[in-house]
Amino acid sequence: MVSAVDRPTTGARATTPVIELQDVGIRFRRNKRGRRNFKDLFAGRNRRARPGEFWALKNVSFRVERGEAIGVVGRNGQGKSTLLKLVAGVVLPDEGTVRVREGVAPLIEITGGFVDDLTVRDNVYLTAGLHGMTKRQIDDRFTDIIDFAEIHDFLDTPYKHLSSGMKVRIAFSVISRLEEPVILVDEVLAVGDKAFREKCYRRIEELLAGGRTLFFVSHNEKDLRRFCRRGLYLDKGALVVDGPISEILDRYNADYGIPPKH
Ligand SMILES: Nc1ncnc2c1ncn2[C@@H]1O[C@H](COP(=O)(O)OP(=O)(O)OP(=O)(O)O)[C@@H](O)[C@H]1O
Repeated sequence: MVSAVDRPTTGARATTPVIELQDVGIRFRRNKRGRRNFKDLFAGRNRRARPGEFWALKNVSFRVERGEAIGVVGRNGQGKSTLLKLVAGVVLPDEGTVRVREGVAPLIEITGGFVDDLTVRDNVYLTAGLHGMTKRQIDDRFTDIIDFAEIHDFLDTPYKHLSSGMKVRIAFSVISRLEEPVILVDEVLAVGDKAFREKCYRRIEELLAGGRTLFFVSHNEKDLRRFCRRGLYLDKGALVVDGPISEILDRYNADYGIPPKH
């Protein structure tokens, strides 16, 4: 999935996009556990829909250049997290193509991909190791990671025994210390307390200043405007508008904003 970014010498597009989705569709089943059975894997893309199936995303196409910060906007259940999971490679599309040309650091679920029964310490080594860091590199950053998360007393506690806020602290701390050029942040930060959230937001600003690419899902307008210049507005599984974040928020508010009091 990871390869060098080509640099064309001429033309309107200065770079090959870091992320490129073309006509992407993904369907889920409402009434069953799991998405597909083994037979479905060989049934091809044109198999008929089963009862209860619906398209969580359909005909979604966009390109993202390196260093862009993109806010993903939409009501609950409109496919925002699913979009991030597609970019992270955690789920595969049923239609279309997802190309991600650089490594991805995802903070898309409260667990951050951490293993419940492992201690905080072991989870830090496991997650950072899976993202290509050597033991030596992790040793060097370990104190920083724990200092940022402020969970010194819980290094040998199984991850499952941390509070929700503490889980997010350590997950963000690790994810934001990875070298991956693309960062995905779902709404999980909302669980952190105010002071910690602000610390995370400053860290995100530093990462953006360093040229990282960001996908940021939030229901908070102020936060979206703070980080993102571009927005994607998802509604009923479709990408309704792709444009400057202020236009996206205006359109979203016009469609679903709180009506004025009479
Ligand atoms: N693994 C799955 N199996 C079945 N349905 C799923 C699965 N994952 C997501 N869905 C459904 O897909 C739709 C989109 O979900 P998604 O989590 O992407 O929405 P969202 O926009 O992130 O919502 P929210 O703002 O509430 O977090 C929802 O109807 C959800 O119930």
